[in-house]
Amino acid sequence: MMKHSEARAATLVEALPYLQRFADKTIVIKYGGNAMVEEELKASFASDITLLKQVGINPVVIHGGGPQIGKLLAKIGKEAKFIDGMRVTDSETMDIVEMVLAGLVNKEIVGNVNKAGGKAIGLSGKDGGLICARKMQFERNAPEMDVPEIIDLGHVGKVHSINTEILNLLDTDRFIPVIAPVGYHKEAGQSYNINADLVAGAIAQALGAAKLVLLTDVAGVLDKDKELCSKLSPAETRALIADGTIAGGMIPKVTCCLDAVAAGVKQAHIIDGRVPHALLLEILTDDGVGTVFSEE
Ligand SMILES: Nc1ncnc2c1ncn2[C@@H]1O[C@H](COP(=O)(O)OP(=O)(O)O)[C@@H](O)[C@H]1O
Ligand SMILES: CC(=O)N[C@@H](CCC(=O)OP(=O)(O)O)C(=O)O
Repeated sequence: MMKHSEARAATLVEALPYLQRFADKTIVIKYGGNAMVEEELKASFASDITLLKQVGINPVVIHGGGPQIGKLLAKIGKEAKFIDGMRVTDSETMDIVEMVLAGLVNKEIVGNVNKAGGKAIGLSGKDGGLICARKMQFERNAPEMDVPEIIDLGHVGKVHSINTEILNLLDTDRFIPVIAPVGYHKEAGQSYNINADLVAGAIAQALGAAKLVLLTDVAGVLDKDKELCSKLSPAETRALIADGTIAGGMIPKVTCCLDAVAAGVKQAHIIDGRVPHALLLEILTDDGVGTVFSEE
């Protein structure tokens, strides 16, 4: 039997090929609002990010905050409404979204990473012109309908372009960007609420990231029998969406993984953010957790 000390050393040695593979590479990490609940998990996420940066990998964090927005909306007596995982966002809701995402949630994560010894910088899509957004024309393909239904979601945006200048600058000085998914249309002077998964996918593509990891509150993509799909091709994924197995907030997640892989991001994963140090297990060990998306 392997001694405890030998097993610990083996874990470190196991990390070596991964450290070599990802040295100087960018890994884009989406930290879902549902995965940021327990204090212990928040601290474990912050130390994972700090460790990755320390060993020469370049983590870029995009966070959500759906449940946290929901709490503030409930406090002011406003009902939250979602269509296929997208929040219907009127002007008042947009103000709350920006307050919660670019304020409370962003600064909490920045604080946690800095406490762990990292150098985090909080940004919204407005800072440094990072996320240029346009209003989303949302089409819903309900199974019972022949033609897609066009739905007005209010101030919900899509990514028009990503300006990576600020991210490259921060990396030069070993800062860790922590990004809130609020986009801006400069000419129209309008902020947009963008689903954080879609922002993560767009940033991964713009940076030519080696990996995209989405942390959420389930084991990964589950099939009809609630079993984990450890690997999915584009065709398998589309079939699961079409038959309703993949629904709600899981739709933008799988869509952005498929888009990222098609655009050249080598690996895209959806993993369980409720597992302590899920990120390190995924990136630096043989124990891949969750669902990985293949090109074909
Ligand atoms: N096939 C599926 N497999 C796993 N989760 C699914 C599936 N279809 C829908 N979901 C839902 O998607 C949720 C994750 O999306 P969401 O709540 O938006 O998370 P996050 O806050 O991490 O972005 C899961 O908690 C689950 O309820
Ligand atoms: C358009 C849209 O739905 N935006 C999301 C943005 C936050 C988010 O994506 O948060 P999670 O990752 O925690 O779900 C929202 O308003 O909830």
